[in-house]
Amino acid sequence: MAHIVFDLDGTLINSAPDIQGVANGLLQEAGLEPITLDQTRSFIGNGAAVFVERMRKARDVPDDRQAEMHKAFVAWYDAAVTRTVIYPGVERALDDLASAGFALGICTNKPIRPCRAVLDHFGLTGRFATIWGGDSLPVHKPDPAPLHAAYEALGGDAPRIYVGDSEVDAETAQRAGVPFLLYTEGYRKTPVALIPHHAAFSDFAELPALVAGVLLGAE
Ligand SMILES: O=C(O)COP(=O)(O)O
Ligand SMILES: [Mg+2]
Repeated sequence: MAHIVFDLDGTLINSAPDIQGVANGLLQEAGLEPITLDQTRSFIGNGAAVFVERMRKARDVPDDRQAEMHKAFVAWYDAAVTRTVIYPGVERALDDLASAGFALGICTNKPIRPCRAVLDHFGLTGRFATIWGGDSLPVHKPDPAPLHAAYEALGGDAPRIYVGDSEVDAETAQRAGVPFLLYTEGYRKTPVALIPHHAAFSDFAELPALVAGVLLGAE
């Protein structure tokens, strides 16, 4: 049976409204204008430090505020679960894959504490045998190390699949040498055709068949 690892933000959950809330709380404290939801979506994907950097640049906040703003951002981030939603069909797809015997994991650039907080909030934690956040290792995606670590934690010598929504995820999968399934409704900035992927999907109901397709191709 294969090991399937998922990205989190923009793949299983639409967390941008909560992340926007954290960002705008910080900006408000600093007396600055808020950022839009579109800006928020475009800043997600490379981890919290890069998010804060992009947010600062959008509001001309000098570089010497990075450490302090990053710290405050991460401190507020744990509680940012109230406006987040699970994408339609995710739970059903996870159930189907689990009952078909697949081992499931998470590899996200979201820091591990808010990652676990939001999975707990939705009662999803138990569905994943291993969970890797953006600060679980000294490096994060697109470095393939956390993705490799996730598969190793799932154990055994099984086919591997990564499911994500972004350019960063595609690069991570490519560097890890694993087939990539692209969820098209998340936070990508590039047309689907320009993101390397094995297959793309816009509805989680399609996922079990796509997984089966990857495995047939791998035989
Ligand atoms: O950039 C982040 O913080 C999280 O993004 P990811 O879950 O899509 O990796
Ligand atoms: Mg993502």
